[in-house]
This record gives sequence, C-alpha cells and structure tokens, in this order.
Amino acid sequence: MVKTIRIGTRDSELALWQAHTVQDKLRNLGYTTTLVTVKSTGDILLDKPLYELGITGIFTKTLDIAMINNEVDIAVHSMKDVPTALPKGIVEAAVLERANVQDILLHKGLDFLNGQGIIATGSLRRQAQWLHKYPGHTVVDLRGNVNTRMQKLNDNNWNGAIFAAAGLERINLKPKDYLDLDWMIPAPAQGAMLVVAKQDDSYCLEALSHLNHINSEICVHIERAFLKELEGGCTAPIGALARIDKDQIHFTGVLFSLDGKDKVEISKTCKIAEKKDIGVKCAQWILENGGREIMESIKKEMSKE
Ligand SMILES: NCc1[nH]cc(CCC(=O)O)c1CC(=O)O
Repeated sequence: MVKTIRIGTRDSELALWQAHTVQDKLRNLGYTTTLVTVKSTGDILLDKPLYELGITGIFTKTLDIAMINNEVDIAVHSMKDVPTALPKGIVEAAVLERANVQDILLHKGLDFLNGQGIIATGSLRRQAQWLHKYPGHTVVDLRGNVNTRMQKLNDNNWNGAIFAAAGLERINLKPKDYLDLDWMIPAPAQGAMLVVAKQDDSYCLEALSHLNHINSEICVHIERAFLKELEGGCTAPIGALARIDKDQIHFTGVLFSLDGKDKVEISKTCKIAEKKDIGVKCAQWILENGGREIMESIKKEMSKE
C-alpha cells in the first residue's frame, strides 16, 4: 500500500531545514510526503499523563504528542535534543549522515580572551568547559532558537556566544569571523539528525531505513550510551564524541562540575568489531574515578533551585 508520509517538524528555521532535507531524500527514493508543522503542545488531547507515555524532552515533546495522536507519521529531530529513552511505541528509524560536530564562538573581537570576558550560553556543558579553560570569565544564560540567540548577542554587551557549527551552517548563518572551539567536547549526538517513527509502522520504517548512515549511527549510539549511563535522569555537563577512522573507533567522554573546576575525562580506541559497551564502560570508569562525587554535587546543586 502506498501512503503519504506525514513528516512532523517544529517551526524554527533550523527544524524546517532539517525536515525539508528528510523530505527531499524520501522524495528522491520515490516516496510521497507532506510536511506538518507542529507549533504548540496539544497535551490536553492525550488520555494519559506525559510521564505515563514516557514523554520527557522539552524540544521533542510537541512532536511526540503529535505522533501519538496520529497527526504525523514520522518526526525529524536534532538528535542531541532527544532524550536517551524514547516514548513508548516510538523508535529510531534513521540517523542521517552526521554534519560538523563542533562548537564555535561568535564574537565581536577576541581581545577579551586573556582578560575578563562575558560569554553567553544556555548549555551547562558549554558553560563548564568555558569556565574550565577561562576561569576568570563570566558565563550568562542564553536561550531560544539559533536566530533568537544571534539577535540577543547583537543586542547585549557580551563578548561572545557559543553555537553548534552545524546549526548555523544549515541555515546559512555561520559568519566569516568565528572562533573554532576544537578543544570543547561536543554534546552526545551533536550534528546528527534523527528520524523517529512508530514501532508498528513498517511502511515508514522501511522507507527510512534507506536514509540511515551506519557509521554515524554507531558513533551517536556510543555517545548516548555513555550519557545514559552517567546521568541517571539528571542533566549535567557531559561531552562525548566518537569518531570512526578506518576500522577503529576513537571515543572521548568527559564530565565536569557545574563551575568547570572539576573534570574527569576518558579517551579510548578500539576496533569497530569490539565496540560493544564502550560507551557504558567509559561512563562507569568516569563514575569510579571521581565522577560519582561530581554527579552527587550536581544533583544537590540542582535541587536547591
Ligand atoms: N539545543 C539547541 C540545538 N539543537 C541542535 C542544534 C544545532 C544542531 C546540532 O547540534 O545538531 C542546536 C543549536 C545549538 O546547540 O547551537
């Protein structure tokens, strides 16, 4: 049976770009598709509370609900925004070939680097890594979609703000002048797009299987296994990056304290064939080597707020 695949997306410029990319790829394979932009959450239409359905992510919640309510067939996400546990009945259908994984700094001149600086980011991971490298600087909170954050950087007296290179490249907003933060470990799955579908939707699962990029999938799964093993339901400054080079996987994982002072890092290389549990094992090593204390103090700190 031929059907029209309804692709769910959020309405930010980045989300639309990502959804159009998936749409083009499916079209090229001969599938019929339509884009459904989902704006605000329709929680009230659900017959069960969100936690019972396993819905947790703030960025993915709206689309999860649209899928459960059968308004869309598949949904396109930035994979780093997707919680490690998906809602009941929703599964990973494809990981697209990963783009630039790095973080970059947009700035108004770099003289501040060796003095006092004010850097904007809403990410605990970026905050901790920045303060670890530049303990004399101040980090201020910055939220909103990519376009909003760029506008706020222009409107304030901050020295710079940190962005995922992939997000800016996708919507052609990467300026000529930026600082590559090649020392900053990216978020697990940064730069990767994930398409999810319903577990029992064999038509969509088959269609999307053609979009999966196996080496990207291997890497993000290792990074997310590391994240899942470490965080245990609590957000923390965690970076993870797996890269494949010929038949080898190089993995680096790191956990910081919120103020960036404490850091536990691990790097491991293994053959792709021996990759089993490398993310989980590295996370366990981190916990046994000072990470457990860091996670405890983060939990304490967060429960105060
Ligand atoms: N949290 C927001 C978000 N989610 C995905 C991206 C960009 C694309 C990506 O990192 O995969 C961004 C923007 C950013 O982090 O600057």
